[in-house]
Amino acid sequence: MIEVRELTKRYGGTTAVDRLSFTVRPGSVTGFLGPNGAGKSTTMRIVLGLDRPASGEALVNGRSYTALKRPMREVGALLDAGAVQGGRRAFDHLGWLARSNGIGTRRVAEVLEQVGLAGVARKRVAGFSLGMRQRLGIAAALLGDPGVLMFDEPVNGLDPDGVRWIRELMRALAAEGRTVLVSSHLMSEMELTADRLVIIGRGRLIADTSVRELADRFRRGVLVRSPRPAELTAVLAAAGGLVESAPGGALTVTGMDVAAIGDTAAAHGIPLYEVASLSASLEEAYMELTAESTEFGAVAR
Ligand SMILES: Nc1ncnc2c1ncn2[C@@H]1O[C@H](COP(=O)(O)OP(=O)(O)OP(=O)(O)O)[C@@H](O)[C@H]1O
Repeated sequence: MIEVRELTKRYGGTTAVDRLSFTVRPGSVTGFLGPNGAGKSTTMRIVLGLDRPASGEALVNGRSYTALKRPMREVGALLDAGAVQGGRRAFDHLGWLARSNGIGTRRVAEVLEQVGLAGVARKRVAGFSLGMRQRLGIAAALLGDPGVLMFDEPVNGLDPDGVRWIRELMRALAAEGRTVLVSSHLMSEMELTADRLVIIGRGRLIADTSVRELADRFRRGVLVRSPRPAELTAVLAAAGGLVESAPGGALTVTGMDVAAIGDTAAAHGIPLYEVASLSASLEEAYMELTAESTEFGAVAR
């Protein structure tokens, strides 16, 4: 579990993280979303003890990172895949990490296998593609078999196969009961990967929600098509729905769900040709929620 409580971090005059609180629970993938500069990386760095907050705290399994006895066995992270020294061989890089954390070298072969790099274990990292470096960074995160995992923009620059591989890995790690926090500035990516979303803008919490709740919150009513629109309008209005006419002779209904509309129409013997829930795309919901917090958004005149 990751708990962020009233976290604040300033860089000179910039407040990168502003009294931010949220909890990331085990068993699901939590997307950490926000426009560029929202404070995602800063928050993750603080969780990992790489930066100190001005106030507030970030806890992993109830403790601050610096108080963890065997940190790599509690939390693993991929922050910057480019950070590995190019001259090192993949196996040696992980072997060194394992040894300095009291982890047996047998585990190195296991994680290399898990991320699909077993065949290049003895090759120098300098010759690795971005996708291979990303996999190596993930292998390092998995080395201590930690229950908590954090990935900062893990799909950046990857090809579709790499993206799908990372997505499936995250979901598998969560299904094993681990806590998985993955940052992105793209809702389209999170929509396919995450169950829960923590959305921030300008260092502040905007939403802490499940993907489903967010979709429900931005539901735009139900589109209904019937050969007897006037009668249908009357019975739906009597049942508490707000009915408006839509292009092409259809109706949009708010205040009633699809089942209630279907039942009401059936009870009055009115045929329905179409009943469709209208929801804003999650992308639209995200744009709406973060419109005021994008760093370099277009200024409306
Ligand atoms: N070391 C630093 N020194 C000065 N300012 C910093 C530093 N690190 C981050 N910032 C500032 O803090 C704010 C939050 O940055 P952060 O990198 O945490 O955002 P982010 O959500 O991860 O963005 P991105 O998606 O662009 O990586 C930004 O305004 C950034 O310019």
